[in-house]
Formats: sequence, structure tokens, C-alpha cells
Amino acid sequence: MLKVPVHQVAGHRASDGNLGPLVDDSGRFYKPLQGDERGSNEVAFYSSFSSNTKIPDHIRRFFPVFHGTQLLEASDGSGLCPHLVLQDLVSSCVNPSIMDIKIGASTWPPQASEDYIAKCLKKDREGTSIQLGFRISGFQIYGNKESGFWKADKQFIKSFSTEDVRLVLRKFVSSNASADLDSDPDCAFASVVYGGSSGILAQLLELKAWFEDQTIFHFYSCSVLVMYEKELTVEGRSSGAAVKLVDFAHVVEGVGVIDHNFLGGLCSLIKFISEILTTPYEYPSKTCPHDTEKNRLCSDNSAME
Ligand SMILES: Nc1ncnc2c1ncn2[C@@H]1O[C@H](COP(=O)(O)OP(=O)(O)OP(=O)(O)O)[C@@H](O)[C@H]1O
Ligand SMILES: O=P(O)(O)O[C@@H]1[C@H](O)[C@H](O)[C@@H](OP(=O)(O)O)[C@H](OP(=O)(O)O)[C@H]1O
Repeated sequence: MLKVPVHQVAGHRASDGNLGPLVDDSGRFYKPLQGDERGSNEVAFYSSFSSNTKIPDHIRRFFPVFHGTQLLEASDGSGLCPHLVLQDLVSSCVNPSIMDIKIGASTWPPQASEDYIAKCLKKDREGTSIQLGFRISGFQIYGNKESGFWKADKQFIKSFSTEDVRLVLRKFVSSNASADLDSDPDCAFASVVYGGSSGILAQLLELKAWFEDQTIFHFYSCSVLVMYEKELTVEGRSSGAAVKLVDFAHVVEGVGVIDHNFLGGLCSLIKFISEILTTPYEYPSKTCPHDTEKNRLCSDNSAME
């Protein structure tokens, strides 16, 4: 039976009668094709990527497995609609902490229409994309059996400054990562989730090495999903830390040119993660009152004075 994914953290959602992805019990994720060129473009990308023999296996594992397309009843009740049939990246997880990070200072391909560029540019400027080369699009952080997940509100995430991004990347690997923004993130899981030979940083570096070379595709508006299971980490088992790539509706051919836009964003994200592993952090809102009503993180050090 098809269900609304419980661990989706960003993008179009199937809840409340909207068109969005569905999952089944066999580990498949069904993403409806948007009627415009975004749908056909994403199918074209998966088809080309799946059949391209130049993609090394250690890079292929960062992408969901593609099982073609299938006509299914759309989640918005509009009838049969073609869906991408993908591997559900979180089907084996119990309580995964997940973050969707949209990579690239520009989220629009150069050949996009003026209207589309204007729409994206506005979001890139208002968020951290232009400044950092990436922005957080959504996340859920598991607390414990009682508190469940902290799933941040979309508007809240959109208002993130650089300092907020730094703080949330720390909260993501903390044992005390509640929505209580006064609590100091302890980064208790940083070394096992971000660090280590198979942690998030090592995986991002492996991906970066490929991006330094590959000129086949340019990945505009694509997201890195980072995930791990806190409960496994607490039990001292492998944290399940994984990096995956999703959303290829705006991928274009690379025509022999390095994807500087994606590579730059990836390097910036790598720097943020590396800093968490190596640098002690001064929590900016310690002496700074924040507006709890808006659930805003205090992002401006001048407000502390
Ligand atoms: N293969 C997958 N397995 C599990 N979850 C996935 C998968 N692909 C996407 N997701 C979840 O769905 C979210 C949205 O995915 P995606 O970006 O592909 O959708 P979208 O509607 O095109 O997004 P946007 O509106 O940002 O363009 C991701 O943040 C992730 O939580
Ligand atoms: O950031 P938000 O508020 O979630 O906005 C959505 C997000 O920017 C998506 O990336 C975009 O899809 P594309 O990137 O594929 O254009 C979508 O466009 P849409 O509303 O036209 O579907 C937006 O609504």
C-alpha cells in the first residue's frame, strides 16, 4: 500500500491533498513527475546516469537506485500520473535524523527562463545560497522516545543566517538537540557521525573528488541528504551515517566543463563540517535574548551587546 513518507524533510509533500511523493513497504519511493519540463528532465537524468558506464560504483552509491517510471494514482486525487520509481533511501531506518542541503550558489541553470531565474535568484539571495554556496532546505533531528523529532518549520529555515546554519549543523549531531534554542549543542555525536573513515565528512570528500573531475552533468538545485540514526550511535553501533544526492529536475549536461557551482558549494559545506570537528564554538545566543514566538535563532552578534 502506498503511504505519505514520514521521513520526508523538504520539497513538495503529499499531505493535505497535495501532489507529492509516496512510499511502499518494499523500499520504493515514488516521486510524481511534475507536468512541466522538470518531470521529463529528471527522468532523462536518471536514465542517462543509470546507463552511463563512466560513473564509478563508489559514486553510484550516493544516488538512489532508479527503477524506471510507473503510472500511479496521484496523491492529490487528480488520477493516474507517471512517477519516478526510486530506492527509498530511508526505508531501513527507524528514527533517522536527516538534513536536506541544497547545494550551489545558483539554483538555476544558465539556460533557464528569465522568470525562473528571477524566482530562484530571490530565494538564493534571501537564503544563504549566494553567501555560502548552499542552504539548508529542511531537517528532522531525533531526540528520544518521549520528544520524538524536531522538524523545523519551513519559514524558520528560510530565515537562516550563516550563524544559524553553523548552529544547526552542530545541533544535528548533538544529544541535546531540542528546539529549545537556548540549549548549548554538545556535539556528542560529531566524531562518530561527521568524523571517522566512513563518516559524513569522509563521504563528502569522496564526492568532492569526483566533482573535481566529472564534466558529464551540472547539478543545479540538487540536494545533499545527510542522515544517521541517533539510537544506533548511543548503543555504540555503527551510526548509519550516510550522504545521498536527490532532486535532479534541473540537472543539465556538463559538456566538458567542471560543475563549479556544485563543487564550490560542496567545498563550503565540507569546511563547515570540518570546523565542527576541529574548532571549539562560541554559542552566539548565550547572552542574547531570542524571539521565542517566531522561534528565531539569534543570528546577529551585535544583538548581544
Ligand atoms: N529516494 C528518496 N528516498 C527517500 N527520501 C527521499 C528520496 N528522494 C527525496 N526524498 C525526500 O523528499 C524530499 C524532497 O525531495 P526532492 O527534492 O526530490 O523533491 P522536490 O519536490 O523536487 O523538491 P523541491 O520542491 O525542493 O524541488 C527530500 O528532502 C527527502 O526528504
Ligand atoms: O523553497 P520553497 O518555498 O519550498 O519553494 C519551492 C522550492 O524552491 C522548489 O525548489 C521549487 O521547485 P523547483 O526547484 O523545481 O522549481 C518549488 O517550485 P514550484 O512551487 O514551482 O513547484 C518551490 O515552491
